[in-house]
Amino acid sequence: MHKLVLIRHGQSQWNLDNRFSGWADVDITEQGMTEAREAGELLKREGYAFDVAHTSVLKRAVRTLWGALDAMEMMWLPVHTDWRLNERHYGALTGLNKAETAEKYGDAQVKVWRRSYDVPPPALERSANEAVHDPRYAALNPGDIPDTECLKDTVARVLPYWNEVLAPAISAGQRVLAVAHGNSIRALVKYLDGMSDEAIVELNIPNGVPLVYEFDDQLKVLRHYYLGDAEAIAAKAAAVANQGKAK
Ligand SMILES: O=C(O)[C@@H](CO)OP(=O)(O)O
Repeated sequence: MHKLVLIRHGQSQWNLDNRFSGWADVDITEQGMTEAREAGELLKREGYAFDVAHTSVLKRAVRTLWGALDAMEMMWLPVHTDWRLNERHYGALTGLNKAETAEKYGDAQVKVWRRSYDVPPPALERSANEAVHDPRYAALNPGDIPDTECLKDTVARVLPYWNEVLAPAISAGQRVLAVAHGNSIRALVKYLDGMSDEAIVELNIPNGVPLVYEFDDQLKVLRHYYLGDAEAIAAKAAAVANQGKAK
């Protein structure tokens, strides 16, 4: 039996401020670091160990990984960072307050932008897209740098990372930890669980909670579950869902 542990980064400053983050490189808060460390402590207590870690090129995920690894006494672990694990690009919504956006456009429209499978938020003008000049994306073909992304677009770049990097490592017996983002994790979960385009709309990933996948030798999902208090985790996920509602 093989396992993969996924963690969404701890609370970021823009999670706290209720702003759309996407590819903006926002740091985590003190609470976010506490969540990161608690995730690591929980994994350690439950007897988890890892051979390799993967994360995005955004500091809220990288720092969460550091906090979790520190708590596990595993800061020596090999770490791979890759843009394909980044949060979904939020286009022209990046930086806007989610509740204010819902007041302006309605809760239903904001839910479509946040959670629909194939409706992207309005795109950024290319000239306003800072990622184009960001050295961390220099190796990408400019056409691969998004100006906005729906979840389907996110799946289209997360899935190759699964197929080419994560799945072969897991099949080879490596114990993999991946720290990513609400929507890059939704993209992977949609694929792994074979969720419909309709069902994925209701899935919200809580910050800083280890999500364990168990696979058979063919990497068929046997089961998946969060570690920790189920009620507290459900409350955290519900709070994420409610971030997109007008006050
Ligand atoms: O702002 C974002 O980038 C994401 C995750 O924080 O938000 P949402 O939950 O609205 O998709």
